[in-house]
Amino acid sequence: MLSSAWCLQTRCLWVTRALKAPVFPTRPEGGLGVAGQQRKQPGSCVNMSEDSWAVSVDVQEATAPSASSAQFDISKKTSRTRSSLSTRGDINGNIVPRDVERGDEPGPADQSLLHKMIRRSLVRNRNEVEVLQRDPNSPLYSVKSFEDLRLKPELLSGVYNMGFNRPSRIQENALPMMLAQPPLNLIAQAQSGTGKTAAFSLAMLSHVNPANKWPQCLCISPTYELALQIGQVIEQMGKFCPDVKLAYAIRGNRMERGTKLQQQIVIGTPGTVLDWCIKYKFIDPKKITMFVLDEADVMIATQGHRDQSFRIHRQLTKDCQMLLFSATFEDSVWGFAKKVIPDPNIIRLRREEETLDTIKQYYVVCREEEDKFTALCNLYGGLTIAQAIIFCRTRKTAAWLSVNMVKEGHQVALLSGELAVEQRAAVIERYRNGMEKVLVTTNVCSRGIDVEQVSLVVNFDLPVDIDGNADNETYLHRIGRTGRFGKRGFAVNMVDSEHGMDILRQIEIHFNRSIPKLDPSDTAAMEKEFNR
Ligand SMILES: Nc1ncnc2c1ncn2[C@@H]1O[C@H](COP(=O)(O)OP(=O)(O)OP(=O)(O)O)[C@@H](O)[C@H]1O
Repeated sequence: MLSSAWCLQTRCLWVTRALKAPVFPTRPEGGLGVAGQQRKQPGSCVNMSEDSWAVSVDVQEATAPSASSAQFDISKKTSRTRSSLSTRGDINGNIVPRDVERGDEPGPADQSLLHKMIRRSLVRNRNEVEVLQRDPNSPLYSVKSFEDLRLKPELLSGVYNMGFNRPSRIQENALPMMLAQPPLNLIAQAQSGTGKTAAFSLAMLSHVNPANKWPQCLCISPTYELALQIGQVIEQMGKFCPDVKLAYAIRGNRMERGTKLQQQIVIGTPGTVLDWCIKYKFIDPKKITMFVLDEADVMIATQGHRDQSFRIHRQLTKDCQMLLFSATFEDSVWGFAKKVIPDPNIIRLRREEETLDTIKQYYVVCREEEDKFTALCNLYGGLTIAQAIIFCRTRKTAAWLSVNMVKEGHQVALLSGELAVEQRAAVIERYRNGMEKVLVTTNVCSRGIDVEQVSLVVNFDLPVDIDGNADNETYLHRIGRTGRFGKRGFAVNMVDSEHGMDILRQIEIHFNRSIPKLDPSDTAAMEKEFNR
């Protein structure tokens, strides 16, 4: 597939993202200025549950920051992050910020992007797919091969060229629905990595009529980077479809006024897509026949995006096929999804629960950080550890610990939240390739990293929530980094206070497992314990 010249530009922009200030299209005062738009009076409230939600959106949006100012907020955040950087380099040669005391909770969009960047293959999931059809009498189609979908040969070549032999679990059911005639609306939920992006990319490529030189499929994604990731999948899959073209409606992609887009597929972020549909009229929303809303959970967690999505949706015709995807399905996502997708068919693939079955857990008692460090060295002295991940609460502790471990002769990678997502992906990749044996990190990677050789996870600091209680979910995700792929793993928790002991007890109760004490200075006992 021939992609637009913009593709090349965007790649450049992406690489230099952290260095360049983004370019924002300017917008006149007062938002988008849709005729008849109501203004909300200060203090009045908006009831989004009413049927007139579209009006409510207008009202709410009139008081909310405009799309451009919402984007501008992102730029402010970027520049704040940049201005908080000191010039000191960490052991990876990266810049360490002054704001090192903070814990690291990555934003959902960053987390999602990181997962996409570091993922190597489909996430295995043995759960059954649940299908809820709008018309329970219609037969339930599921396909076992891509041939069953009767795709155009050039598209089938694209799919096989990507190394896909057969549809993933979610694709088996979702693809026949997405390709059905007459079109069906779909809400699909499955954890990250189960093949949703590939599924709707295939649906869009199959849906368009290449002879029609106007946008027919519109896909919105929460961030610029995520939109580019989707674009890459479409470009790869559509490699043998030379007449299908793709445009990116993302910030900085400026077009001449009066331009009418000729590309059949448009991917973009909600603010720019809105501008392109309403303000600049580059896209005729009435001619869009497939609308894809990706990462709905991230979308609604991003300020302004939910309402922008509603506004885009309101421009589309009733016949437009609506598809919505989400990795999670809390009530808020569900409420949003039902408003965007009328009479949906629903497909869900529940996340496979992480298990502690293959992991031996211990705790060691230490008085202070120096003590914890000594205990860690003893662990290393007494055990053969393939690769380890050490979790710290703050960036400062993580940086301090990595420096000290390097002094002890370990090969250490440091991963914390001040790194740009691309840098984080690079650190993880090096570690995964065995170039470093120890990964010291904060919460930035408690979930999603699959490294086969991780035999030890250390909670240098136990995970706590904002109230100081045990954060059981994070504990599970952290120690779930070891004991994967059917191998045995070890988790060691460092307890440095009575409060720490209390947290450990809370974890034991929550998971209904006792965590025995370990004496890291007793090498013989430790070896015996680990080899049991
Ligand atoms: N049928 C398939 N066979 C083999 N690999 C596949 C198949 N479908 C997708 N993949 C691969 O699996 C990985 C995850 O797919 P994809 O990105 O589509 O998942 P996702 O559910 O959209 O994840 P996310 O929510 O993070 O975007 C990708 O590397 C993709 O190339």
